Amino acid sequence: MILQAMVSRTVELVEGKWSNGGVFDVYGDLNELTTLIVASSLFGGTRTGAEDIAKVGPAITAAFEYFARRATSMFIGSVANDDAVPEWVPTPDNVLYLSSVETLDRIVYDIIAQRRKALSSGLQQNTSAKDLLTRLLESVDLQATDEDGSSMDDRSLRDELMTFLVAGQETSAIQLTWSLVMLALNPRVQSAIFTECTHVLGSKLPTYDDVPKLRYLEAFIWESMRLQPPAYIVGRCASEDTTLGDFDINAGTTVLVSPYLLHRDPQYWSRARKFEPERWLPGGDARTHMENDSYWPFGGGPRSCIGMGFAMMEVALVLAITVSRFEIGLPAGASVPKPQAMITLRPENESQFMNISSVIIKSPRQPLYGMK
Ligand code: HEM
Repeated sequence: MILQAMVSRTVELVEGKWSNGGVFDVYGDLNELTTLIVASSLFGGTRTGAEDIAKVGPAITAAFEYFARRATSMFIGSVANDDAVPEWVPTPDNVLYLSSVETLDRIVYDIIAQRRKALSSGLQQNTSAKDLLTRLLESVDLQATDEDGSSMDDRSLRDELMTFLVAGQETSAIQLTWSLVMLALNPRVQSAIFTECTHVLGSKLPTYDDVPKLRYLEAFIWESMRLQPPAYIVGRCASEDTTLGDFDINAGTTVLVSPYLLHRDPQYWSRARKFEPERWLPGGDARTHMENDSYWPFGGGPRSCIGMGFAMMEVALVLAITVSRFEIGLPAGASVPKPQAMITLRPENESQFMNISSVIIKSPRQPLYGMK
């Protein structure tokens, strides 16, 4: 069900809005796409209105921007700082943030209510089509209880779903956007991926079994994530007093690790600033970095990204379909897109002069899949 959602939603975008080529705000479009995909796997069995889904991406973006502003503002202080202006004070920022959370809450609570009703009236999803919400509800009904013996309430369900929604939507959209930028900046690489996709897929849509055969595409994704990791900072809180190199760290201190800096450090990486997907191919030296912790796009240790497999599959499928269909370039006169460090590392805001989210999807290469 998840793979089917990834493919069919991508085809809708590629053969719909993008079909005739042009300049697009790809960051916006990919945000919508990844929202649809992650929503399908979380609660795809519920009839979620298109209007509601369209509100999810912007609400998440607004909430992330809010946290980034709070975390970086000298005046307000850090989110964890006791001096921070409390959320209930009706500053414009707080009002926008609270209304975004309210939007997300309304959508998620509605879906939980609908699903509880459907399950209690005997409507079941077949096993292969079960989304995460059904699995959570069924595990609750069958055996799962909290340590104190109580079953999972709507608030806990909402928290689980919201974590996946927020963690899985924007990161993937950003990764896809940077991938398109990297393709635009590296025509030789783009052409190699196109050739590989043509060879492996012919004119059919990619399946689960095709993805491992797209070796160069995978190498390209790892390399894009090396130079532009969507999660450019990962935090850890010291549970006890410890030392780190020359530093004493007290219990309760938050330590920030930056995959962005780590991935560009010449101490660990040869030709650190060069974009070279080939380093990830057999014979290249990059894969050792996954073992020695100098490559952290999905974090590390027991709290590393639980959605890594999902994300790698999603990014590979979306790119395979897109590259098979279009040639990607920057709009005429556009300068090289710059990263904007918010909670995630996304392309600069589209309201700024250079809309770096726009990538020309030009000269459709071939109508695929019998859709056009
Ligand atoms: C390219 C896309 C993605 C990137 C770059 C990414 C990156 C990350 C990173 C760096 C972390 C923190 C890990 C740590 O602290 O060590 C994380 C956590 C998490 N991610 Fe992802 N992620 C992506 C996609 C997804 C997707 C698609 C999902 C779900 C469908 C997801 C679900 C989660 C969850 C639930 C956590 C929290 C895990 C925990 O705290 O135990 N992520 N992700």
